[in-house]
Amino acid sequence: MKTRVLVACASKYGSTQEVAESIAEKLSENGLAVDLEPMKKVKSLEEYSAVVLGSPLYLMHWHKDAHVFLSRHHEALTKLPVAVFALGPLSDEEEEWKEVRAQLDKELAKFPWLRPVDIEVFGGKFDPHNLHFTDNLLVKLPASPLHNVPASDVRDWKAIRAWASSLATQF
Ligand SMILES: Cc1cc2nc3c(=O)[nH]c(=O)nc-3n(C[C@H](O)[C@H](O)[C@H](O)COP(=O)(O)O)c2cc1C
Repeated sequence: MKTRVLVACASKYGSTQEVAESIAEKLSENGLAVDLEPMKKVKSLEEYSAVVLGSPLYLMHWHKDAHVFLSRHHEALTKLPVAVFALGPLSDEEEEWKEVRAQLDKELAKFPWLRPVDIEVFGGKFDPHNLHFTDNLLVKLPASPLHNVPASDVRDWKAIRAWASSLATQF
């Protein structure tokens, strides 16, 4: 039977959604049948043989949809190969990347039954001029780590596509 992969993502401003689209496209190019869905729309994992989960980090936590998804599909996910990616770092600074990976590992530790076949962090996208009301208030606080941080988009499309190709060989 042909491998059917679900790429499920959570996204507030669309940057993780775009990464998920690129991963889905690459998996498809590698000969896999792929569905791309927002996590909150997924009702069942019955027809899938592998899952890719992508979520941004906000305030050191996964998007809430990722928590809901993992709790809702706990049983099915223990029987499938699952790859996980998170978006977060907004610069090329090594320290920031290490910190974001630690944030992701802490979130994953809340789901000890989940044994991802692969875990990856990708750079994120940030636009201080296009934030929802509460995020806008947050980043305006002088104590916020995002206070006065300029707009950036450090998504590395080459690395994203390479990761997707490596998953295709694992699924
Ligand atoms: C209010 C706010 C808080 C954020 N907090 C974190 C964080 O704690 N850790 C992190 O790695 N990235 C953080 N980010 C960066 C986002 O993860 C990044 O912008 C990501 O690309 C957003 O994904 P989305 O466009 O799919 O929502 C934050 C961004 C905003 C706007």
